[in-house]
Amino acid sequence: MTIEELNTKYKIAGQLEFIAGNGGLPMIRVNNAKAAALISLHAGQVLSYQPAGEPEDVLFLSEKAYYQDGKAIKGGAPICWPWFGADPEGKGRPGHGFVRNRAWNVVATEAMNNGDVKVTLGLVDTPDTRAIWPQSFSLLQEIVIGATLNLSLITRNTGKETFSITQAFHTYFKVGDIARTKVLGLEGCEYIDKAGGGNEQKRQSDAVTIESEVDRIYLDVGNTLTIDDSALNRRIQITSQGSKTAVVWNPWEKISKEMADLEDTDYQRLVCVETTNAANDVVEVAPGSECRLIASYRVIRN
Ligand SMILES: O=P(O)(O)OC[C@H]1O[C@@H](O)[C@H](O)[C@@H](O)[C@@H]1O
Repeated sequence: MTIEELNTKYKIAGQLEFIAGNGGLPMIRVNNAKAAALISLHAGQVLSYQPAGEPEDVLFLSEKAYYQDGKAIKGGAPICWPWFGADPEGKGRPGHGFVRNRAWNVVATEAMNNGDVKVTLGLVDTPDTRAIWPQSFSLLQEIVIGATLNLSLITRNTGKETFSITQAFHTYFKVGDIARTKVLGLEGCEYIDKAGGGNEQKRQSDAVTIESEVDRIYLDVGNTLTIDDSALNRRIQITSQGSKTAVVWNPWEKISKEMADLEDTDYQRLVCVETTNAANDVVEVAPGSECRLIASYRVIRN
């Protein structure tokens, strides 16, 4: 559909409109009394979210991000699905699955009674997806924009056999200064330390601080994590459902320099705290059934 057709069908006057965004990609701009947000239909990805009255975006979005069919957008809240990380079957298929680099469909937009705006995006299997992953599915993402950002990823198995998935909201949060940032709520958890290509299991004794590359899958996590950002005088509270693992990732200096879609110093301004089903947290979806992964983000002023 063209931008004009999308606006004719789904625009909400004074609150939500479709625009041609970076790279000419269709995007949804939400701006109402509660919050502003930007959502790309390519990758089905929230790129920006700023509650009303907040001076800064909650999300980090790279100035050097790609906006191209077939490529992922570096920043915001990418969706990793139907696998998190490397191809689980080692067949050389793309890392983090295949839905973060293709166009999603608009299913519905809605102005809710409480003043929030809800956007539902979707994807179903096609010959192209079945050539990568031979399953029949319907994937929906419900994005509710208000004083809190709520993301729900709903996987339905529309085929005849059970399939297994891992998945993530691979969300990039903006921080004022990584040296003054802590991630709270993981104290006492075991984690798989993937930094530098490792795979060792360790235990988190204290709050997570970041002073070098961090790439960890935390196991058996609770449902509330907090990013404490003393440079921006705020905390971001992350609540989740349907997830027993969480990933904390910061590329640090060397990897930032190696990634063409990050500025060399971007590691100082971002932290990924990802709501996941990763590692041993594999979800089985039986024919005709569905699973939900939910993450909510809220800013608390210090
Ligand atoms: O650059 P990408 O493909 O978005 O991945 C970024 C990072 O994503 C994290 O989730 C992974 O744990 C890291 O290993 C990975 O490097």
